[in-house]
Amino acid sequence: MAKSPEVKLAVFGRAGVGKSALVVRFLTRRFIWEYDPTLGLWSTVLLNPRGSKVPTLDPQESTYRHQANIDDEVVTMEILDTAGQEDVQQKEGHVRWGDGFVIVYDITDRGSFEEVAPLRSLLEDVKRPKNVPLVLVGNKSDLDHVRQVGTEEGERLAAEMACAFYECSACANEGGTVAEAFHELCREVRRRKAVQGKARRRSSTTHVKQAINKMLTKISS
Ligand SMILES: Nc1nc2c(ncn2[C@@H]2O[C@H](COP(=O)(O)OP(=O)(O)OP(=O)(O)O)[C@@H](O)[C@H]2O)c(=O)[nH]1
Repeated sequence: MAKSPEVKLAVFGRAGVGKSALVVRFLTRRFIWEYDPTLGLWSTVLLNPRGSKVPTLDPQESTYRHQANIDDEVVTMEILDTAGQEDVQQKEGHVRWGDGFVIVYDITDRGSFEEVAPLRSLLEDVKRPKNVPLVLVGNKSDLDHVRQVGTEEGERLAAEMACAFYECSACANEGGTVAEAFHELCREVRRRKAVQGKARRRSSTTHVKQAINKMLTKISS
């Protein structure tokens, strides 16, 4: 099986939307509180051999290293679970760090949905080239009775942002949707890297051709 380079994924969204719960669900297949909360997130991940924690400087944020088999390829991911209340400078640093982004909102919190578009703008402002790989996740779908954001609204916003959309629950995780969202983001990052690699190769071939043409013109004149 081919081994691929590391993919860096950052999870963004308003405080309380369930970013940590989604990351823990993805890494451990368990809900964040299915373990002794006094032991904390660290222990959940450390107790599980599929996810290991890389310490970060800010105690509010966490980075995890994880390997998964995606489309018959071993992909190593570094996942940054950002703190929901970062300032702009911290956010920009995380945007520069990441290759791909999960933007999360809570379907029971319209305010969190309204924060998605500004987050997307930040990605587009900071990242070069634009068209940043990202997925949109509407979390807490188990709380349908207190829903404030319709599924079609999420779908529409994702279409505007040209990205995949998942409505899911870190709590229930029906159909493995949480893992599917992370895996799709990895695929998207790899697709974009492949396209950029080709474009770079094409442009260097063009430069070589131009140099040869210049030389030939000089020689023949
Ligand atoms: N019902 C339900 N509750 C959830 C779900 N995901 C997270 N929660 C709860 O929502 C609260 C916030 O979850 P966190 O994972 O800490 O949210 P966060 O986005 O990481 O929050 P910050 O670290 O403050 O930015 C916790 O009480 C979770 O138990 C979900 O899918 N369904």
